[in-house]
Amino acid sequence: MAWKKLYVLGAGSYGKVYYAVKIDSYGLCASVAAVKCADIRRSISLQQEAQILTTLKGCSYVVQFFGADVSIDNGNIPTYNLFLEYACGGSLHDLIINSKKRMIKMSELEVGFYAYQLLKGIQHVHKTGWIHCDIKPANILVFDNANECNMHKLKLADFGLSLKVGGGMAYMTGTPLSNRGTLLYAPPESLTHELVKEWHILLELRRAIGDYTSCAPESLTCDFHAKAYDICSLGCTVTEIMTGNRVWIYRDSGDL
Ligand SMILES: Nc1ncnc2c1ncn2[C@@H]1O[C@H](COP(=O)(O)OP(=O)(O)OP(=O)(O)O)[C@@H](O)[C@H]1O
Repeated sequence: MAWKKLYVLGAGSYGKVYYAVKIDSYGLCASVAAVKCADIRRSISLQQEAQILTTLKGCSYVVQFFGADVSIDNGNIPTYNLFLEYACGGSLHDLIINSKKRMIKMSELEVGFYAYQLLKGIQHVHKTGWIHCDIKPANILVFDNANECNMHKLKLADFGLSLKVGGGMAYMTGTPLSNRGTLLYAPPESLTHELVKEWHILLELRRAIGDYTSCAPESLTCDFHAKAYDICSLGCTVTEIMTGNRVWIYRDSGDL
């Protein structure tokens, strides 16, 4: 049974995302998926994402990965396809925008339920040895199993910018504006590296009270910073769920 791409769900910097179905020998739809597609020559980031998703399998707070293949699409173009479970509720960004349009404020219970699911997902990603590096509402998928309180199931998605824990974050080099993810959800220190000094003090304190005494301070600093990166983005995301507004407002460099 082959996958059949039916229509475009959206687009990313690498290519397009399609809604796809698998039709069985009786002509019935056997499964559905979202397929991220890229010209094979520009598919490195998708191939890396596939490798990361393979290691993250089995967590119900991370989008499930069905596999990858190469097909010949539109006039003989070799295309890399990455198959994911389909999120019929779209992204958390859509959910926030729709709630705002209908002037529905999410209850504390709802916000807490969403924050819990995101934390469980992040915990799994960190335990598996990765830092997501681009947590934001547009990269969180919404599933349709709204419960009796009208709350949805959320899953982390889009691991195209993820890094290995301890691999060292770009901003640890001390270069301003060297962060990886979306600026509006990035920790301020990834832009200015000013706060790095204060994190060092915190780490020194933890070392002094006996934590991590056998680790080299540098390795500890990298690890601590890297995981903190996702937690800061989570804070911005949860605040946006609560208020309907982004924590930071974008102004182009001319205004700054
Ligand atoms: N598993 C999925 N189920 C349903 N829709 C999806 C799924 N994955 C992605 N989409 C939709 O496809 C669109 C593009 O998704 P994707 O995450 O690849 O792009 P992006 O994050 O906007 O781009 P980039 O990765 O280049 O920053 C989004 O609007 C998203 O809602």
